[in-house]
Amino acid sequence: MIGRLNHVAIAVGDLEKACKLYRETMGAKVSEPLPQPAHGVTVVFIELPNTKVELLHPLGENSPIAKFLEKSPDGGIHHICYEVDDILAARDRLKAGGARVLGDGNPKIGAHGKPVLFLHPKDFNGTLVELEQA
Ligand SMILES: CC[C@@H](C(=O)O)C(=O)SCCNC(=O)CCNC(=O)[C@H](O)C(C)(C)COP(=O)(O)OP(=O)(O)OC[C@H]1O[C@@H](n2cnc3c(N)ncnc32)[C@H](O)[C@@H]1OP(=O)(O)O
Ligand SMILES: [Co+2]
Repeated sequence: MIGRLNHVAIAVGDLEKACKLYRETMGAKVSEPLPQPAHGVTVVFIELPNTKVELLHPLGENSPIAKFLEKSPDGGIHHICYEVDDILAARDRLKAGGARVLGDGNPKIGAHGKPVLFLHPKDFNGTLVELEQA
């Protein structure tokens, strides 16, 4: 069921500084910041040859990454995203296996224009998992 690694997301407190680090020091291709109000984050994409890194910065008052950054002000790996061929079938299979799907359980359109869902980190070895429809 689980497919390609779509991205690894890193929450950052200082987006400009993190972009500069990846663009100038690491020599990566770094996008412009893209506000995602439906997700409470601003996202920057870093294109790698085999996958992507997403830099996340809180947007608005109820950002889902606010508490994470309070606990880790220097930032840190926030989630990993796997592609699945059929997100509703994947959701139902994971739920049947006891995993908790976050939010209202229905996919939202993510930063890449495709449906996404999140799974509780306590059910995946302490790692927040995002699923994206391939
Ligand atoms: C840009 C759009 C999209 C894309 O297309 O790529 C995105 O990536 S959007 C990214 C941001 N959106 C989300 O993260 C949505 C899903 N997240 C949530 O619903 C919540 O953040 C959460 C995972 C339920 C956490 O809620 P929160 O209120 O922040 O914290 P809690 O206190 O309830 O946490 C409970 C427990 O879990 C631990 N935790 C929290 N976040 C993480 C994490 N990212 N990785 C690992 N563990 C995490 C937290 O430390 C608590 O543990 P204990 O202290 O042991 O209880
Ligand atoms: Co993501």
